[in-house]
Amino acid sequence: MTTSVSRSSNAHHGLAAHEVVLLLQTDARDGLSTAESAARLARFGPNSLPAAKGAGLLLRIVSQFHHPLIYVLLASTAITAALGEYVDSAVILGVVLINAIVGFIQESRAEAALEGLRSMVRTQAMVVRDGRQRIVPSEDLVPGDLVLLEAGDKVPADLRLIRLAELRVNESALTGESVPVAKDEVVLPDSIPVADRRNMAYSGTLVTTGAGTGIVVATGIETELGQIHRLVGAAQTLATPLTRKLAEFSKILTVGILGLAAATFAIGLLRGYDAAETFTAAIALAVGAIPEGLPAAVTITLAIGVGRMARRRAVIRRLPAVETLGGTTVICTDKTGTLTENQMTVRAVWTPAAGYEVTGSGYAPDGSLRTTDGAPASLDGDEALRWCLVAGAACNDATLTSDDGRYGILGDPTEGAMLVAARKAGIGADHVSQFLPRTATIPFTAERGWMATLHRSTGPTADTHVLLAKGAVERVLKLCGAQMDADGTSRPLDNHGVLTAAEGLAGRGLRVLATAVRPGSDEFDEETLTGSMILVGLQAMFDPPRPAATAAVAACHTAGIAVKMITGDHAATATAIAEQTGLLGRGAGGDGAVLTGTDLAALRADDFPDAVDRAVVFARVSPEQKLRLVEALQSLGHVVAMTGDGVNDAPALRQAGIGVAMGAGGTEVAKDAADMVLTDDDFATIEAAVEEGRGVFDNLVKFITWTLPTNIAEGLVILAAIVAGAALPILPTQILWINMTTAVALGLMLAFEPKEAGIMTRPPRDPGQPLLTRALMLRILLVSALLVAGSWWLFQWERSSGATLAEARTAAMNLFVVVEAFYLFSCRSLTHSAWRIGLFTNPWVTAGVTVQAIGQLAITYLPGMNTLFGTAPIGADVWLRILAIAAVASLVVAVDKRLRRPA
Ligand SMILES: Nc1ncnc2c1ncn2[C@@H]1O[C@H](COP(=O)(O)OP(=O)(O)OP(=O)(O)O)[C@@H](O)[C@H]1O
Repeated sequence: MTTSVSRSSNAHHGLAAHEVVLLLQTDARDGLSTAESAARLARFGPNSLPAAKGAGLLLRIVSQFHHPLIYVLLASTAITAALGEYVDSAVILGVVLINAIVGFIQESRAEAALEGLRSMVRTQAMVVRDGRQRIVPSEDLVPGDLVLLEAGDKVPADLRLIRLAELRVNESALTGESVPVAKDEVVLPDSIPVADRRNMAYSGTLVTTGAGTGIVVATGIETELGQIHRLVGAAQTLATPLTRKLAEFSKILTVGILGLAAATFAIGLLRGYDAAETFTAAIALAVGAIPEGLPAAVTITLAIGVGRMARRRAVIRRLPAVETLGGTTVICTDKTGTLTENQMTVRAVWTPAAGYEVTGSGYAPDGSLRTTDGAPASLDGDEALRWCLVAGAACNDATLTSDDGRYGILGDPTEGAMLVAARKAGIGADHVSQFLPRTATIPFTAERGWMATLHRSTGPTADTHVLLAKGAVERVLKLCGAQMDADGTSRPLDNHGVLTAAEGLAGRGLRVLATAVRPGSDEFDEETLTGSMILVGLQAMFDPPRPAATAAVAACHTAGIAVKMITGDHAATATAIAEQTGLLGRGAGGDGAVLTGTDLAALRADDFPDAVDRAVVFARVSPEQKLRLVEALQSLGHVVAMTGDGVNDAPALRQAGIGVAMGAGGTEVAKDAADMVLTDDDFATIEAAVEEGRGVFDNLVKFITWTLPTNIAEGLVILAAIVAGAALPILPTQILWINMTTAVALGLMLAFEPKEAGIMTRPPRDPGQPLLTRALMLRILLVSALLVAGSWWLFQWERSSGATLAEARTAAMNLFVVVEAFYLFSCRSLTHSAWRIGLFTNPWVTAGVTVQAIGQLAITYLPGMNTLFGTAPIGADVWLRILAIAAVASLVVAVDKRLRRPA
């Protein structure tokens, strides 16, 4: 039956909607059947893009050779071969090849890790199949599926739109144009074909407002996005500000070192040395001084950090975020769902006549309404109470679900809570749909602050209309001109009385919503509502703080990170929750100020940043103000992490150093704009990610501090030999051996270093601070000097005690490696001694040192290796001297560390 259905078409926009329905053999109301969708899935394959193959295998291998250092090495291979030094030439070429292979494998693994992470943030789509709405993974969509879109969704496939309401789509993913495109009103079945594709919604674009329904016309690689993907190969960049800075640094370094090598060559020639030998020395200098392992080590350290964060439920979407996270100075967080569970339960109801308490917890409708003196509440005794509960239940899009007696909700928890409260008083959803069928809706938006619905009231005598509204208290009060008494009559609104009652409830940490009704009229537009409604009551709901949030907030404070709450909720509710979670009160930073959106709007531009910096709670804040808050904090030099879940939060998320979106509760638009997605929506996860970020940054600094002394010392030893006119203490091939093997077997192990104990008790890194502090720079120079002096002295000692050139060089080469291995243990902590953190607490380091030791024995004692690398076996006494020098060097480093340790 599906023979005429194809997976792709770029002509559907030119067809009328009913033609598309026919062509794709689907149903514009009931969608496909489950069996048919399964058959099509088997036939067309999943709706996903093939994993990025990047630039193609060959090109990626070739690109490993595209590096100034490799050019130098390749040139050396050619020249040494021309000079007849075939063994040296082969070794250098071998090293180049091994380096390329290692680089290629590492890069592929890092890319695969990032690719894998992306699948953790899966997108879902709302489809109609068998006439029923259901949520399916976007990969399962097939041509012909009927997909429902709403604001915040990412369009999951190419859709021919058949029904829509004010749908606007941001197509910047496809066109680069960031202004949302309005989609035409196209109604089944008599739509007019539209030539300019405004009746299409394309995969990967984002719905910013409105809603719509469309039929899938293309999936996977056949979508417009897929076509682009096919063209450009969707390369995921592994570059971050740090790797870019390092790449630039190593380019400048390479040029500088080449200059120095040329000068060395010139000095040698002027002094009349053998040209071939001098050339070899110049190459040794170049090869030794360039830190070739650095870029790969940085990428790998970052990739390992990404993996660690994912295990703690923070998925990094952009690699630079790993780096930035460690430097976070301010976290701006939502309240609902992040600091709290987003598990709402109505605890109290207030009407103009009386106050009520609601018993029971969670979404189970077990519980009842009681008056303040404990008597059961009677709906007949208070008409306002009845209407308050009816408005809560009917002006509502959530549904209560029950699975084996376990209750849950589908939809917004705030609305779920109101459904449950009504049920506890005997007002069920079926009751509402039977007696008050809904005819129109003005949906809730954060800007509007309320929601209204129009209902037909099917009374015993005649049908009338009832308008119901619910929302933020101040906003609903604006709609009201009167309030309802217990007997159902209305009297003038007591604005002050209602606000005082709301304050009282909010002060208990409850989220308060007002409810209002207007009987008898079917006029339903936003303007005419104002002042025409009757306030019937308030419902106040409790949302328990997350158990881990309080500890996480305290940990942030100890780590010198300010935590600010930004919420759309009432100031009193926000303040109470801030107190319960430790944002406000003892140990908290700032002066504890609470600012509302209105306060922010009234601030002078000059005062804005400082006021924002001092305040801790921002209540009734609009999404636009979130953006201003981020900008203000950044103008003071802060590194800001900001959470958001709505469509309108996207600009703030993009602006923030770290935009954090919610995996479970957030919209696709927010996730798309974010650098990091929390799979559990929990504040504690942000704190964990910051902690990991600090760990990653530390490990990068540790690697750099470890690797640079070797390079500097190798360069200096060669330079000294040429200037002094002495024999080279180490040969270029030996230098290559040291650099390549130690970077992989020793240095990389630092990427696995666990976080240090005090990582969250020190203040955040100053964003302007250079990578290496003065103390670390001095340590690097100190170790370099120790290496130069030690190897020079050892080489001369061996020579003077009768060793051959090869033996003396083997001694010097081994000294470099042994000192590096000892120094590796010191670099495991930048401030504490190796003993203090426990010598063998990182098994990777222990294993790496063992592997390196075997390698050193091989290069020293295996005849084949001796020929290749110009080495020779050495005696036990030489090893003793090597170990003694390494021990002395370690002692000097330990003393330096102790003396410089911050008090
Ligand atoms: N479904 C709804 N219908 C009507 N009004 C609502 C609804 N949900 C929330 N409100 C009202 O709007 C106010 C702001 O809600 P909103 O959902 O924008 O808060 P929020 O910004 O998500 O909270 P937070 O930032 O703490 O997560 C609430 O205090 C409530 O009074």
